[in-house]
Amino acid sequence: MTAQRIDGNALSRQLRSALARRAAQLAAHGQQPALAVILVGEDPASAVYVRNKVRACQDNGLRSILEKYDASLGEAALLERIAALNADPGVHGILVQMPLPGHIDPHRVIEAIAPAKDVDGYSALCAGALMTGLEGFRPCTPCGCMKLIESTGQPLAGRHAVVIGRSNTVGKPLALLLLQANATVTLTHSATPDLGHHTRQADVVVAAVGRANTLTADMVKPGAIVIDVGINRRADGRLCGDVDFDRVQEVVGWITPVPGGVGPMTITMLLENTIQAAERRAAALLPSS
Ligand SMILES: Nc1nc(=O)c2c([nH]1)NC[C@@H]1CN(c3ccc(C(=O)N[C@@H](CCC(=O)O)C(=O)O)cc3)C=[N+]21
Repeated sequence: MTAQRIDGNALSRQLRSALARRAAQLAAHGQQPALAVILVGEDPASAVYVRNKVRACQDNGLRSILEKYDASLGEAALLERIAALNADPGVHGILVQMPLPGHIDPHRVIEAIAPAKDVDGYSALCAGALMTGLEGFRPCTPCGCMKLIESTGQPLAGRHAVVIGRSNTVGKPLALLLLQANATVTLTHSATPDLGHHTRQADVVVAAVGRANTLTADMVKPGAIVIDVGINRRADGRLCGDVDFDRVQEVVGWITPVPGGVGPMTITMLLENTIQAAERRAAALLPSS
C-alpha cells in the first residue's frame, strides 16, 4: 500500500478561489488588498519564492508592490522604507523576504513592521499572541501545514505529533498550533538523540530541518501523516524535501510532496493574511453607528 499524496497545489487552488472572491469584494469597495514585498540581495532561491508570491497576488486579485534592493542596502535605509509602507494606507501587508544580508539585523527589521501589516506573523507580538491564544496573524508555513493535515480528515485531538526542527518561523509556532488542536506534541531538534525513537511513535510527523533524508522509512509508523517542509536542492538541480519520499510513502498513510506540498500552501496563507489585513482595515474605516 502506498500513501495518499496530499496535494498542496490542489488544496491551494481550492482555497485561493474563495480568497479571490474576498479580494474582489474589497476591490469593489475601493479597498483592493495590497502586499508589499521587499527583497534585498540576489539569493536565487529567494528570487523564485518572491516571484511565486507576486504571481499568486496577481492571479487572485491582490495588488503586489515588489521592491528590490542591492545586497549593500543599509539597515537604516531598509527601516526607512518599512516606515513609509507602514504609513501608506494603500498597503495592507508588508513582507521582508528572509534571509537578509548579514549586516542587517532581522529582528530589528521584523519588529519595525506595523503589527496590523505583519502578514508573515514573525514579530514578537504575533508570537506572543499565538502562545496565549490571542488574535493575531499566524505564521504562513505552520498554518499551511495545519491545513494540509486537516485535509486528510484525520482528527488531531489526542494524536501524537512530532515536529522536527525548532525554528522561530516553522517548528516552534507549528508546535503551538498542534497543541491548540489538542495533539500531544514532541518538538525535536538537532540535539535530540535517537530521532527515530520519537518519530516511530508519531501519528503526525512534520519535518522542517532543511536536510535531505532526515526522515527515512525505518523512522515512521505505518499509516502516519507526514508533512515535509524542507526544500533542498539535489546535485542534479532537482528539489527535494527532508523526507525520503520514495521509501517513506510505502509505509505511511499520507504524505506531502516537494515541490507541490507545503510551498504553495505557505503562499496561500500569505494571501489569506493579507486579505484579512485589508478586511480589518476596511471594517475600521466603516462609520461607527
Ligand atoms: N519573510 C519571509 N516570508 C516567507 O514566507 C519566507 C521567507 N521570508 N523566506 C523563505 C521562506 C520559504 N518560503 C517559500 C515560499 C514558497 C515556496 C514555493 O513556492 N515552493 C514551490 C516550488 C518552489 C521552487 O520551484 O523552487 C513548491 O514547493 O511547490 C517555497 C518556499 C517562504 N519563505
